[in-house]
Amino acid sequence: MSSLRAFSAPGKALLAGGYLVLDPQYRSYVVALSSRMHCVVDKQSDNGQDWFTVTIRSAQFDNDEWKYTICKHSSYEIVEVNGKVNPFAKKAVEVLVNYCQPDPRETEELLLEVFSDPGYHSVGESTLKKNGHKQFRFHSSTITKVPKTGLGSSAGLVTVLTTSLLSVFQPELDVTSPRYQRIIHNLSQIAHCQAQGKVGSGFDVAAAVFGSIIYQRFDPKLIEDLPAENPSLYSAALVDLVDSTDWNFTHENVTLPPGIRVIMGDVSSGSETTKLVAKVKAWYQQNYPKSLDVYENINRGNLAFINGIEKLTLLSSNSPASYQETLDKLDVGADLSESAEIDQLRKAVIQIRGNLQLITGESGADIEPSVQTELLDCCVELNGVITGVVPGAGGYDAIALIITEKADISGQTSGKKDFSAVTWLDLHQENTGIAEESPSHYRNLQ
Ligand SMILES: Nc1ncnc2c1ncn2[C@@H]1O[C@H](COP(=O)(O)OP(=O)(O)OP(=O)(O)O)[C@@H](O)[C@H]1O
Ligand SMILES: C[C@@](O)(CCOP(=O)(O)O)CC(=O)O
Repeated sequence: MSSLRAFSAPGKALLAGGYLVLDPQYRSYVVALSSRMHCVVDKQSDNGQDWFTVTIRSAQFDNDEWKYTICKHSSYEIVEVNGKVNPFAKKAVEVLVNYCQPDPRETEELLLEVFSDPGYHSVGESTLKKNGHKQFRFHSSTITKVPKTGLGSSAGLVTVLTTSLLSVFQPELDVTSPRYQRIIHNLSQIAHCQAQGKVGSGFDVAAAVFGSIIYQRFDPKLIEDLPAENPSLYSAALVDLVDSTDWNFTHENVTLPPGIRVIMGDVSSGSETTKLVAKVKAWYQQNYPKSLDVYENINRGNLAFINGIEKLTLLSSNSPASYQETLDKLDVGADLSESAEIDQLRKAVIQIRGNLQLITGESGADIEPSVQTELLDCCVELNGVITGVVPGAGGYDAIALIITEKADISGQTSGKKDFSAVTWLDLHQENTGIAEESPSHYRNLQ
């Protein structure tokens, strides 16, 4: 017997709040993107044994596959049968199984097929396969060898695997229900945090579940305090943390003002967030309290950025004509120093970038390396561009520009030396977080 369901979750760009968001006191602004991670889950027949298997297949990456056997003695044991490593996949399975506590003798074999939209990875030599509904790029290398663009593939992966597995053990699951969103969020955060070595703020997982948000993190101790080394207590503590604990974090839905969109430019490199975070943390400790001043300066810039976006949205509804005039001026590259909102946004980003450049120089963490500074400085001169940042941890991940709907960035940059390193990704901001999909939309990709 076969029973299919499918889910997808968006990628993200952290437009304001990088590094500071690791501390619960600071607010950040995250946009969810149209590039999404997908999973189709299929239940196959029960094998009649006292264990069951969860197979996670990622055909786009040289037919990658991870096959976990799950058995239960005093606690759950999860083993990858071929010794293949994918910490995010394994933790998603481990956390979910400990939460749902299935009886392995009564659980069917599960197959989870993962698909990731083209934006997550550099195009390279990949082949595009499509059907009438979806299109995905197929690469000839394993997932860890394909350069990523930094859209949060691991957070999307954990979120769709968690949702898909939860739908097997709780078939009534409805991803539009706030209760289920909270459960999916909490489970995915725990799995992602454990797999990532407890480094991240969780903004990427929160965006994968809730969509575009102003995010302030939960107290990291919530996850750190789980009795991971004590299997007999782990499942109960996990259930309590997921179902009955107030995580006390902010995920306030936001949307960009009308007529404004985000575009991202891949520089075919990618960055290792964990290494950057380690360097910035070391710099922060060594330079305290001057580092606190730098953070406070960045935070003022972040808050001015968030407020500037809100003001533009207000202007669009209170004075549509003058708002349209502002967009029109942006499109022709006219002087906008008279526009208080655009001026505020641009100054906020200059303040943020200046301080991130300072940390880059002092910490050795390539947050805004000089090639990215040069690229961004060229980008902000283009018609239709409001401003641009290295999102998130920065480095060589894709850059993000905030532009007008009409701006023709490809046209203005094509064939120009200053932009030769950048490939504009085919994506846009989209507010939707976790969503249910139709399993048939993933069949017959050619
Ligand atoms: N399509 C996929 N199939 C299987 N595993 C995936 C897939 N996409 C991502 N992963 C897992 O996530 C890992 C990449 O996670 P990582 O946190 O380094 O990157 P990211 O989340 O895309 O980027 P960033 O953290 O910069 O936003 C991969 O090595 C793999 O373990
Ligand atoms: C540096 C940090 O604040 C942002 C990381 O962003 P990204 O995953 O590289 O897009 C870390 C985090 O918040 O998880």
